[in-house]
Amino acid sequence: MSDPAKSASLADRVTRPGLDASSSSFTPGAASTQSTSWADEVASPVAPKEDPLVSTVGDAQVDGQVEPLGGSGGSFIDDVQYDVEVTLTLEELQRQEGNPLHSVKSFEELGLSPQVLQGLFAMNFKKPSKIQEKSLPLLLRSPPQNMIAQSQSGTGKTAAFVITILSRLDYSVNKPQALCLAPSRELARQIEGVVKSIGQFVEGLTIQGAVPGAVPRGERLESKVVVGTPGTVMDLIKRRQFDTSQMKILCLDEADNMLDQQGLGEQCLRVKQMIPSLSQILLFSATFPDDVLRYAEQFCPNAIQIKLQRNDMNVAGIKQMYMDCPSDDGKYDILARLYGLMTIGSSIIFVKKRETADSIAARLLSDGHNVVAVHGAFEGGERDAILEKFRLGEAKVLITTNVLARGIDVQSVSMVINYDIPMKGRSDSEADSETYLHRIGRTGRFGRVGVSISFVFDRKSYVALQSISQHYGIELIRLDTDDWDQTEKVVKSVIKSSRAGTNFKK
Ligand SMILES: Nc1ncnc2c1ncn2[C@@H]1O[C@H](COP(=O)(O)OP(=O)(O)OP(=O)(O)O)[C@@H](O)[C@H]1O
Repeated sequence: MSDPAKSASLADRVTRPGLDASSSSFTPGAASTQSTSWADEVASPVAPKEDPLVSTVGDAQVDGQVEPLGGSGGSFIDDVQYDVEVTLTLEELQRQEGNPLHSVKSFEELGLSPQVLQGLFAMNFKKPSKIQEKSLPLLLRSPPQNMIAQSQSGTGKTAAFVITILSRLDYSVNKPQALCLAPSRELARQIEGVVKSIGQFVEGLTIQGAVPGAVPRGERLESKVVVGTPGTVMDLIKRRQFDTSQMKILCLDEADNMLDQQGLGEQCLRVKQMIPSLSQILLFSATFPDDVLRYAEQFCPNAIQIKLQRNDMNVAGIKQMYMDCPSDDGKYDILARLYGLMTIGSSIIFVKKRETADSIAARLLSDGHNVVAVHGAFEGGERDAILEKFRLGEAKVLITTNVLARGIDVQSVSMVINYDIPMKGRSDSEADSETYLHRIGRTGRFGRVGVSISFVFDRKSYVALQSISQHYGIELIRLDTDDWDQTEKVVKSVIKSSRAGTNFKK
């Protein structure tokens, strides 16, 4: 147990006479003379929600104080002890009702072609996840219907839309019939890979990527499936390199992000307008904030909707923690200490600015860590090569910006660090809850366990994290920067379990 005198949390530090929740004048480290914390003033106690998955990564025994953070269920927990016993297999997880991976049906019962089934089994997919089981019968129905589908990160949305695409192609027609759009080149490339894997036994399947630099000028796209980023696809259609006359199906992955961003949203709309023959539009994401959903409903009219409640968006296999750092600059020392302390497997560090990514990468490298950085300033081919190095485990730490916050699937990632809390709005005035969920979702994929650690250092970052935890009803565990023994124990216990069993055997 940590020494309470040494480990005054930021919640305590912001509780000083004269400082209310709306005050902007916070001085880190200033002495506190008031015993109730700012958190106490705004909160009413909320019992942690029971979740069957939580117990799969060990029972968090709270023998200290719980700091409740408001009425919607989010809370910070101090002084946690972990007894990790990981026993559940994927099979067992999939049997648990209420689990996002639960299904009662088999892939065979979903009416898929023998070639697609063969592809799924070759990938070692034994049973569908909930989103796959729920969406596929509706997606494959005749006549085709539009769909807006939401499911937690890492639950297999990609396979759901890829199977639909493969099931709808006319293999005698050698022209593009399906287009899948993603917000980053890396995600588009990854989806292209999933189409190739699931479709590996499908005769006549052709697929092409349409990301910057992939299609030489003048070359026509002949492949049946095209996966790309909106700007490049728009240019290819305009330049008549992309014949859309036989197109049937358009899918937007990370749809809320695509439709929300000004530039991307317009490009997606233009692309859709340039393809008049569409019979099915699919929008998939782990998040659909209400305002974007309204726009999505216009983009994808009369769609069947599969939606999650806010409190169900959280992935229970991800243990979410935070560290209270002494200052913005002081975050680096905490980071270096974390990495010095333990071998973590693969991990991703998210920062706000490209410069921060570069400078942290340089410092960690010079401290002897095996890291790479990637962000929008890198040229396309270089980005592909760096991510590949990380996927292969040749680099263990990836430092990046929000450009890779969504969709990227690297199963060995056992830890995500929010070096900067994600914020939105021009002046960073509001916490970006959706981006938080996508970032931490780079770990804990398809029933695996992982850790996320968010760094806070001042009132603004603390309040932002607090609002995220309330938004989704998340319990955040505080790691004490003055008690590294305990911190090491807690983080290691979860990470060890993610390595030992990846909590299931495939
Ligand atoms: N039925 C299945 N059985 C076993 N593994 C699966 C199954 N479906 C998908 N997976 C695996 O689960 C992982 C996550 O899948 P995917 O990337 O599609 O998640 P997602 O829901 O799109 O997540 P995100 O919201 O982060 O984009 C992938 O490694 C994929 O191969």
